[in-house]
Amino acid sequence: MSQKQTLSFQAEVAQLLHLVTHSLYSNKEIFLRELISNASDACDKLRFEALHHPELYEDAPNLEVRVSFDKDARTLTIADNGIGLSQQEAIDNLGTIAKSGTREFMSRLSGDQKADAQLIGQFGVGFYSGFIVADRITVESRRAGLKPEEGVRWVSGGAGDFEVETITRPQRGTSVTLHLREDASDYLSTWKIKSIISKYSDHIQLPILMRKEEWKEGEDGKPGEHVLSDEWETVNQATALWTRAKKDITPEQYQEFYKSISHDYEEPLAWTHNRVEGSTEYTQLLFIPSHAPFDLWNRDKAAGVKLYVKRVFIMDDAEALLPAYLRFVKGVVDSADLPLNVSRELLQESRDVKAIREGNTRRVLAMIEDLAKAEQDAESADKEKFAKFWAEFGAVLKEGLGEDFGNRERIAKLLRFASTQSDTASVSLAAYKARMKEGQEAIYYITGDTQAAAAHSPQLEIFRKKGIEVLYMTDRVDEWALSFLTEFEGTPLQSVAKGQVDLGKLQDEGEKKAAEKAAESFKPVLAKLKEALKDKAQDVRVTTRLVDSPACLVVTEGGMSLQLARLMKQAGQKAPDVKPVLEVNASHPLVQKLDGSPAFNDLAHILFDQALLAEGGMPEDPAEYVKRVNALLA
Ligand SMILES: Nc1ncnc2c1ncn2[C@@H]1O[C@H](COP(=O)(O)OP(=O)(O)OP(=O)(O)O)[C@@H](O)[C@H]1O
Repeated sequence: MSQKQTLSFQAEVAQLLHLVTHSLYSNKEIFLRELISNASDACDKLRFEALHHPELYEDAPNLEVRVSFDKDARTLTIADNGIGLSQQEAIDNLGTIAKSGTREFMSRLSGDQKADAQLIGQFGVGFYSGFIVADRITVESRRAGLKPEEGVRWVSGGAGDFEVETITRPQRGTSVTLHLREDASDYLSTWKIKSIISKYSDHIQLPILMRKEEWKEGEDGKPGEHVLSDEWETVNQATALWTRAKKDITPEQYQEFYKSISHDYEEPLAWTHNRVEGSTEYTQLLFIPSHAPFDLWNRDKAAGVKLYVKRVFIMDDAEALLPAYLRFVKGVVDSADLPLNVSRELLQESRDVKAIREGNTRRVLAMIEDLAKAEQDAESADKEKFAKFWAEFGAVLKEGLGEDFGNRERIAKLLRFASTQSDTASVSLAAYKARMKEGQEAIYYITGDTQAAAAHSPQLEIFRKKGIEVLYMTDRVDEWALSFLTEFEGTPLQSVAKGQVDLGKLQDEGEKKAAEKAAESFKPVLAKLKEALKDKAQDVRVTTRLVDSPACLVVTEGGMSLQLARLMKQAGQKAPDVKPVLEVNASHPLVQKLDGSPAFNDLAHILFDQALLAEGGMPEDPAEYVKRVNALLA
């Protein structure tokens, strides 16, 4: 195809572009970081493909990025000699957004420019950020390995469509030319561009070149001025940041490096940078972001660690380098031992990779532990960070209880929950233990869909009355994760909605005796209740756990909770039919009314269905339930 073709952007791109041009005004200059980072990625890709196809280097083996401008034409050009784009790749990559979570991201946009600008910052707009400063962008490219006649020109004004045509382009790689808007004249200055590059792109491994400026004396009485010469000079440090000594790197440089590899606009919460020596040698530079990505819950999502081997980029998203429960971590691992042609499959089996993965896991957990320590230190500047971390990533970290047995104890120490004594998720298991009542033998918890639902559970009544703290487990993953944590430092964890309540030493003799007596005299009613509810309840028994409520539902020890069964059904999974146990409060007036009541059967069913409602469930036949209540009210 040699003719010009006009194509439409994918709907999401058009929407994004509208936003970019309308909301991202406060931090215009980031466009340069994004475009240089794309250029650097393109060079990394070429270097990688050339491992097997050295001919792709053609006659230009030195990979580099050149930034230049033309004051008269008002253009700024970022050119690389990386992998380049074929025509089809230009259409696909510069016309659509392939990122996972795009649709969800779009649906979160509110129309409020400020809020949206922040969201869009988290999403990362990459190439499209060029439209912050340009009203037209021309991309010319040729993919390495294609003929010069197979180049492509892509042009767009950033509205609904773009044009593509075939061109002849002798040199491989991509040049992105920004036709600057009226208000973006600042970027037609060597000084300005240099200062942005040193701020954002100093750590890029590749040389970034600009034309040297020279002072030219004025002639005929005219003032002198800076003019561009034909000589190019490297304007960044051009050494990969992670290869430099820690002491030579400023916090700002780490932060900028993070932003450029993650495309995040916010600062990271923490980072760790180490050169590991010994039987497996590697450098790790890992970051914890300050907010969760949109697709955090997708366990198959791309991992955030890039793998390099002896400074050659090998692959993005090397999931073998960290366990899935740490999938929020971003960074770089540079191995000295792996072969350059390592594949994803090989990574899974490599012993070196296993050692790196364990080393990374240890370091990330240590970073989180440091944040937790800082939280206890009133003086620390990082005091607020752990709570932030926990709110964003706590639920994912919990997956580690089931996934990483070796580190289970370390993870358990990092857990935080809300409880009957704390509205915020700030209670650690150690803090809970430290304030356990004398004679208390277990760490009590209750699961629920929401904190409010858990807090209102009738099962909590006796614990409230006795002032015993109960932890709320309201994350979806809790029930599953907690099944791997049966005890914490010698104290068992016990659900208050499973099995019989046994408060052990916390219950006094008088209470025990009274309960036994009530159970005895209640026996005939219990038998009738069991019979009336035999299709719904596995058993009916008298309980001491209730104070104000007439009844509640529990499951047997080791059984699946009603909440988990409901969650599984909602998720379309097969869940066993859990038949709960109905526990009744023999001293409640409603329960006492049962004996001899002509409406015994209705009351029995109402008791059961109400207990189900109270713990977040739904009567099997809601209409029938309403009918029964109405009959009694009439
Ligand atoms: N200089 C370039 N050379 C070759 N391909 C490029 C270049 N710039 C962009 N691309 C292609 O266009 C795609 C889209 O770029 P864009 O910056 O929008 O997103 P991304 O880099 O994939 O995502 P993110 O910026 O969030 O990492 C890239 O994935 C790449 O395939």
